[in-house]
Amino acid sequence: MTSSNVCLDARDLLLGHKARRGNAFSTAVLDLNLQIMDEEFVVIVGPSGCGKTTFLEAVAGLVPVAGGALEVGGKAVKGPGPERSLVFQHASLYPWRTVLDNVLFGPQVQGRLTREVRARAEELLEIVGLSHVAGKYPHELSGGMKQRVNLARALATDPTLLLLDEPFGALDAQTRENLQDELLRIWQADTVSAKKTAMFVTHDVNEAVLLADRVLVFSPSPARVALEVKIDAPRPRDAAWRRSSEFLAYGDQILEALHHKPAEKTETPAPAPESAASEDSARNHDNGVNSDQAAEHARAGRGSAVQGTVRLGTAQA
Ligand SMILES: Nc1ncnc2c1ncn2[C@@H]1O[C@H](COP(=O)(O)OP(=O)(O)OP(=O)(O)O)[C@@H](O)[C@H]1O
Repeated sequence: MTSSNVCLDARDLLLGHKARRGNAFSTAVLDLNLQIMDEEFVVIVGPSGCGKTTFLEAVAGLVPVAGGALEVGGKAVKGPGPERSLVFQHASLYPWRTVLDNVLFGPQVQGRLTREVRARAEELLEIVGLSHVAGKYPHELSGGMKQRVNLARALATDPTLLLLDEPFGALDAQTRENLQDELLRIWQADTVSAKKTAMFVTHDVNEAVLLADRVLVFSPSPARVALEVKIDAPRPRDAAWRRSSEFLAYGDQILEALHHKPAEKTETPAPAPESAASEDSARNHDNGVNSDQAAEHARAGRGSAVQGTVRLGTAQA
């Protein structure tokens, strides 16, 4: 059951990337209109390059709003903030920090390293099944374990909105399924904080149907909502449901909507950012919990307009 407050509101949203030189602006998201309610689990699917990550990064405050409006909790997004946490496909943990210290990094840079925060970090490690490796270093962990730490770290700052960009895309099927279950457990009954709103990007239609209250199918670039599918199934969604004809029918509906031809990309002069985070403010932002995530994001190979780095390819499911 979701509450009726709007968590995220995008109205006629325009997002894109400025060329490193010159004034060219390449549109990634155009006239996007969508709302996400508090405590809702929304999954976004769409063709490669349609603008899903750009949208998530804008919500995280890492890509400036070039037009329209983008609000979280009724406030315009102007940069990273502690109420939003972003989890990337590749966990990029600090190799010189232990697992527990990685989880504590966000609160530490925020200057909130209290006894309660430490207790919460330890509890989060327990929730993701990693208490026994709290003192180990990232190189001693498997890929799935690293991504669990990543998830715990994103939750350590107690965000209200959890942004997940193909977080399980690089994992094997079994680990992926385990983490899907864990994520749902955390989202449904997080014992250490209130229920969260989640926005999850994936290329895996089955994953989308399994996790979502609502699946948004984005059109080819520039992204808009081409189809919205409400997944009307009770939780927890057990193995039997995953094999049901209803589950398969949802998947077919989404796949059908995905079979669109890509539209041509537009290149226009850069519009003046409206209420958006300026590049400098986002780059220099050091109060928000997730400024460290921005740096890690760049390290992990995913550049944003804010970071001004070149984007590397991402593995597709
Ligand atoms: N830092 C950047 N600079 C310039 N253009 C970029 C940058 N990042 C992304 N783009 C472009 O913006 C468009 C949308 O990319 P985005 O990564 O948001 O798509 P996506 O839907 O997440 O793709 P995928 O599913 O392949 O991860 C693409 O045309 C991409 O080439």
